[in-house]
Amino acid sequence: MATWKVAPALAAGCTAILKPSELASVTCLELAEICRQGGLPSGVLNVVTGSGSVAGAPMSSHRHVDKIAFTGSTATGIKVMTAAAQLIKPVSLELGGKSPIVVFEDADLDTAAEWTIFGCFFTNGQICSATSRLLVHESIAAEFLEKLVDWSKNIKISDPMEEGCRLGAIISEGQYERIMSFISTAKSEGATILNGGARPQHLKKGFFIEPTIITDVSTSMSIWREEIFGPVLCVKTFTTENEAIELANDTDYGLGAAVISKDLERCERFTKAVQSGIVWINCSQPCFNEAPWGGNKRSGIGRELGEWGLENYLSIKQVTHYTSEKPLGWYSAPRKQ
Ligand SMILES: NC(=O)c1ccc[n+]([C@@H]2O[C@H](COP(=O)([O-])OP(=O)(O)OC[C@H]3O[C@@H](n4cnc5c(N)ncnc54)[C@H](O)[C@@H]3O)[C@@H](O)[C@H]2O)c1
Ligand SMILES: NCCCC=O
Repeated sequence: MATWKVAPALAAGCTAILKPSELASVTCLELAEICRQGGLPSGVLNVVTGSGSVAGAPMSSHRHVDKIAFTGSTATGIKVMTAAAQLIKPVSLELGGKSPIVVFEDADLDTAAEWTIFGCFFTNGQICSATSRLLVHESIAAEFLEKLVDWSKNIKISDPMEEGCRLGAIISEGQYERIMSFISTAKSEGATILNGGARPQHLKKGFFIEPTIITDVSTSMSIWREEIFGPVLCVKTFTTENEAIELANDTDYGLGAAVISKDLERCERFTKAVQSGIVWINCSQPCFNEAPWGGNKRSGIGRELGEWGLENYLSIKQVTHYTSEKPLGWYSAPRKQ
């Protein structure tokens, strides 16, 4: 995520201060070291580590920081934007999501199952665009959910250094507890834990959570409405295309959306109707440096990557150069003495 900001900022001729997450600072320090070894003059890229309130907040409110490009939760994005607004400082915000995947009745179920599983679990759900809501046509729901459970049970959960690992630990104890509390609230609200929902039995230590699939979900439940940022997929069925679109848009977020169907006209109708900045057709999550990335609604403001990412760091300047010999002639010239 840091390179999405640092590369265009430097290419646009800016100097930059990078404030990494306090939970994942080392890769950003390494990035700065690589830039130094590559000959970037000192002072052009600066890394300031620390907590959000101490190292992050002053950047939003500092007079000499001209622009903020922020990636993080919507709650923090609101704080950043509020502080920046006091100085009319431009912000681009890459915030949270609650992205749907819609599986229509004509889909190949194994292909759809793999993309759904990948969309939700490939980074443990710890990705802004995670496929965290599954909408499946009711005529295939039973068979599809059975397949999803089979695919989920086949995921190797282990130390990521182990060969074949496909699911590691959650980033922190706080986030582990938060995810578990979402799962237990869903249970108490009447949802069914179809798969997972607990620590894997073979892992006694570490913040590991099984790939979790939750059914019997209603649209008022927090598991449906809130970003969990963990390996948790919640499921609803639909009967018509319009209902699928309505449910897909039933969120304050608008980052990604995926549709799985052999009917490409239907996919196109969905693409136009869904209120998200990114749409995947017959896949979920592929991301290209050339293609614009960003969300609508509470998922953020602006786009990163490609030429759109560069524009975040450019300011258009209008220059008028008067080249005629003729005077302006709007006022009568005073008489010469
Ligand atoms: N839209 C995207 O492209 C995208 C990409 C990755 C992650 N995300 C979102 O990021 C969130 C997960 O990341 P997180 O847990 O690190 O988010 P977070 O909001 O907790 O923290 C993000 C960063 O903000 C800093 N911060 C905290 N308070 C601050 C303040 N008052 N002023 C300035 N900075 C402050 C933190 O130190 C951290 O570096 C999820 O919501 C996820 O969806 C979005
Ligand atoms: N693959 C890009 C994901 C960016 C957000 O977390």
